[in-house]
Amino acid sequence: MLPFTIEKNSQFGRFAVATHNIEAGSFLFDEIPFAIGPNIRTYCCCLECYCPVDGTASGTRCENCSWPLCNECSKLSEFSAHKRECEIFREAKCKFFNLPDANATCMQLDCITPLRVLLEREINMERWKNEVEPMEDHREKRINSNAWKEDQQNIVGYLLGPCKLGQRGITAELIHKVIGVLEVNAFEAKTLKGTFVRCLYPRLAILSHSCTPNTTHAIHPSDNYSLKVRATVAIEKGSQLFSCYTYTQKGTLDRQQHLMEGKYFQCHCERCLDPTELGTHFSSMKCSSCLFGDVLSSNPLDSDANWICNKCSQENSAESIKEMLKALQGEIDNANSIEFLENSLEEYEHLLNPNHYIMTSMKNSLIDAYGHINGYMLHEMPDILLKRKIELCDELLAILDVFERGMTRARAMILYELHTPIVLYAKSQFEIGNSTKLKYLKQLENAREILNESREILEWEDENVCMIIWGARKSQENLEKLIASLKCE
Ligand SMILES: C[S@@+](CC[C@H](N)C(=O)[O-])C[C@H]1O[C@@H](n2cnc3c(N)ncnc32)[C@H](O)[C@@H]1O
Repeated sequence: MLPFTIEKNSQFGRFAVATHNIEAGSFLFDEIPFAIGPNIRTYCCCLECYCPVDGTASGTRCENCSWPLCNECSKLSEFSAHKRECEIFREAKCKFFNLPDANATCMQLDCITPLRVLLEREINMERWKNEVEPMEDHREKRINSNAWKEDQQNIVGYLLGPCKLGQRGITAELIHKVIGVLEVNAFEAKTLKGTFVRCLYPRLAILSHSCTPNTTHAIHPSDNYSLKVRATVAIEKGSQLFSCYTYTQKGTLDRQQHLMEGKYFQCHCERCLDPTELGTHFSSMKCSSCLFGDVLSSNPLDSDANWICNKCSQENSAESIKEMLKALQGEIDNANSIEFLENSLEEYEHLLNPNHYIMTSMKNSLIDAYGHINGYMLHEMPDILLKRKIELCDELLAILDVFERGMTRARAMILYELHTPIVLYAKSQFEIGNSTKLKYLKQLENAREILNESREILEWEDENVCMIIWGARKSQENLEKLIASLKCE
């Protein structure tokens, strides 16, 4: 039985409410996708496995219908993902038009995922009626947009014209409904080849959005893209279940823009309404007038609202703030070394709050770099750099504890990055006589706890995609051995 009931109101449309108290980490439900297919405005990809393929005349094609397949998939005796559309294209003699150059966006593939939804509807009418038809498509907001006109020409016109879907009772209105449902509800998934597709999970899509969600989901491409949803924190009976449709590690202005452009609504969650983003100061700038105040938006839901210093009340126009952020972001987009990132962090301290999302993304890049690039591999790092990596992880975790609370993938990744420098630093300090055996053991046990927490969360992922699970398992084995041998000495 599902752990939620579906309710409806004018703010959220349909939404999910917990039927009982739910513990952090509890499994909530699983689901198989109604349809999977290429993203919109994508590169040319294989219609069976989604790896990139050459869209020009020299690329491999399906010998039945001429649409793109990779070398490997073109030799299959039977298709899975590509099977039904292949029949449609072959019967209607709809050929794929080769792209002029290999890097061109392949607009022809925009019709594939809607077509797969329409074909699944024909053989699974009950699921369509119960689960997909009630989904939000924001027709009234999309109908006057340029995207609607492009879709009309590129997808609706193509499916009803050359593909002759009208003969199957499919109408323009139905195709636009499917395009809207996909746009508003589909989730992105990583394939076994490391590329991205969009999947329609009608049950997951009932959950409303929050910028501090209380659930997480893991998609398993090696198990036909099955999905598992879990609670990341304890959820009380009667509370709403939330997923996140955007990136929690973006600032409010960017999140709002992403949600409005992609999902057609303004988020009014506690975090979005609070200019300090729940006390983190994730979007706060430093005041150039008094030099010590934080400059905050006077209305985070209005991207044109002035920004005001919380100490000296100096006002800044939204435009000047946006320009400055764009310039700083542009500088760090070109960051190519640890030295550059460390220097930029120091330089920007006068302009941005240390927790600002630009600062945080630089810290994230440093965590990724320390221990993983030449000259900075963990075994080469002196104690001072091991300590630096520990400090960066701690700072990031403090932010994630607000935005990605509890058992979340983002926390698991940082916890994983944190455990090794703790072990190496403790070992080094013990070996040079700066620490006792008891203290060393305690530090190792702390690292073990951190790693266990990380591994427990990572085990929810598909181990064929999330390779870090293997590293976490191996590390745990090694750490257990080290602790046991130390206890025996
Ligand atoms: C994936 S659907 C969620 C299910 C949808 N409410 C329904 O009835 O089918 C996304 C849409 O739900 C609404 N929605 C989801 N989260 C919301 C939120 N936090 N605030 C306002 N509307 C929200 C928006 O209309 C959004 O485009």
